[in-house]
Amino acid sequence: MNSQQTQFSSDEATQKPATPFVSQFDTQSSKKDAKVTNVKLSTSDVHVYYGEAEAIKGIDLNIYENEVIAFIGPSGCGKSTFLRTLNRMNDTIDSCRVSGKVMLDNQDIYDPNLDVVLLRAQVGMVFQKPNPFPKSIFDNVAYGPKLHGLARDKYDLEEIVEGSLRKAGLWEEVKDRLNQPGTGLSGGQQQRLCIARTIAVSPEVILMDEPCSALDPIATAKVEELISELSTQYTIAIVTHSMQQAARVSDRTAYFHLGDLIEVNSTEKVFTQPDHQLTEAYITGRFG
Ligand SMILES: Nc1ncnc2c1ncn2[C@@H]1O[C@H](COP(=O)(O)OP(=O)(O)OP(=O)(O)O)[C@@H](O)[C@H]1O
Repeated sequence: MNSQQTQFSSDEATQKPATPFVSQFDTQSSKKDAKVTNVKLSTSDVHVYYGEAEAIKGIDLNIYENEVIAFIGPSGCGKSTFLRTLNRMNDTIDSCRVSGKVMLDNQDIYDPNLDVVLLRAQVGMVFQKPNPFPKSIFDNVAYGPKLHGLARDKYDLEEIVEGSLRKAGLWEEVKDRLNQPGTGLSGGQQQRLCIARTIAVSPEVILMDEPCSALDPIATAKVEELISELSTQYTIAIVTHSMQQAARVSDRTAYFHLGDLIEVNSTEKVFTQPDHQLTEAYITGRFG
């Protein structure tokens, strides 16, 4: 952390009394204490640059198997940029350069010999805006398994599609119209279709970049419920602007500020007794 941030936080800290986040809504909604299991993804000294500008300033973070970790922080602090380092989505941006190490289990994901298409199946991504392919509901989900040769035959493919739609909580709503376009579904259904598409290639990790920001409260509740169900099987990292959402769905929360990772702790601790005054200023609404 640089001196400018310290200055900012101490100035801010004197301006208003803290409103404990805990009083704003029920902390019982905080999902559970952090599960400490195997490390699934690990970043060491990760820096990200867009041209000359440093957006991520050396982040070390372990993400554990089957946890849901939420990334929160003010706009522009680097949450999405950091999330995208976890499956090399930043490779698609010409001006972007990543240094440091990101390990998925024992595999260095920035190894030049690594198959990036396979990596993005292992570490899938769900975006802010639902982005189904202009194909049928069935083909949206079948696309990845076909590409990766995951189905032995037509029946196997049908099973994968049905299983993925069931896991995404969408099967009952679409089973009678699998041949209709995915783009014809409601926004919430489209997002669950995109989650089904991600699940269909058997990922180990699912990255979610503000997956509910384009959804209404009912569709949001469905996706949040889904995240909790999926966390029994997958490791999930989610960027969210909603602290309530982070509290509802995540085991741990990481607070970012100006490209630094300021604090990562159990979600309950971050929202009730944060270690750092910058985190406290954010969760009590003094800035962000
Ligand atoms: N494609 C890009 N080219 C240049 N700069 C970028 C690009 N994407 C992000 N940035 C810059 O990197 C910094 C971090 O942006 P990022 O989108 O990761 O933050 P964020 O915390 O996810 O923000 P938000 O909450 O607003 O989505 C910002 O200064 C942003 O302007």
